[in-house]
Amino acid sequence: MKKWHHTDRILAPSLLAADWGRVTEEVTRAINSGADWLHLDVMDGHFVDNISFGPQMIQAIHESTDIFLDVHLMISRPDHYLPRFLACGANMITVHVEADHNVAHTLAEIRKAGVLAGLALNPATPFEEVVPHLAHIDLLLPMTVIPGFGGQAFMEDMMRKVEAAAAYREAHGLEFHIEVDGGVNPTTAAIAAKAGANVLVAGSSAFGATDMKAAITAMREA
Ligand SMILES: O=C(CO)[C@H](O)[C@H](O)COP(=O)(O)O
Repeated sequence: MKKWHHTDRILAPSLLAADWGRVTEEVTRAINSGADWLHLDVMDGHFVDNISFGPQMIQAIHESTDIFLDVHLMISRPDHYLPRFLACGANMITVHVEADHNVAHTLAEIRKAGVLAGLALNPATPFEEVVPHLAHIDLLLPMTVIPGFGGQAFMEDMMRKVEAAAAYREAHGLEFHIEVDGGVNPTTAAIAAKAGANVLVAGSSAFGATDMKAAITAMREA
C-alpha cells in the first residue's frame, strides 16, 4: 500500500451516496473514475441520527479491492467496537473527539494495530478540543456538515479550523492529513484546498454523478 503524505491531493468518494444494491460495481466505478481512497461512513443510530453499515460490509469491500479504506466511525463507544473494525481491513480509522471514550487511548490502540488513526470533530466542537491529540494522529477531520446524512450544504466557516490545523501542524513539525467531509463539490473543493485540506470526501457529487470520472477530475482540478 502506498504511503500517502499530507502534500498529496486525495479524492475519497463516500460510499454513503452509492447504489447499495450494487456495492461491488460502485466501488469499481469509483476506482475507475480516479478515486484515491474510499470513504466508509459507519453510523450507529445513536451518535448520529442515521444507521449505515458495520465491519462486515467493510470486510467484504476489503476482500474485493485493494483501494485504501478510510473508515469514519460516527458511533458512540468506538473503543468497544474497535477490535471488530481493526480486523476488517481498514487502512485508516477515524473516531470522533465527542464520542464517549478515552480519545488518547483509542487513538493509541488504532496505531498499535498498524492502522492509521484519524480524529474527527463536529461543526459545534472548537478546534482547541483536538489540540492535545494532534501529535498522535494521522488525519484530522473537521466536519463541514452536521454528520449523519449526505447532500447537505458545505459549512464554509469550518475553514477556520482547517487553517488553524494547518498552521499548528507547520509550527510543530507534525505530519497529518486534513480531511473535509460534507458538501464537497468542485466549488467547495477549491475553498477547502485553499484553506489547507488535502483529503476531500465527496458523496453526492461523486457517486451521484452520471460521469463520476468527470466529477472527480473537476474536483481535483479545482
Ligand atoms: O459523513 C458524511 C455524512 O455524515 C458523508 O461522508 C458526507 O455527508 C458526504 O456526503 P455529501 O458529499 O453528499 O455531503
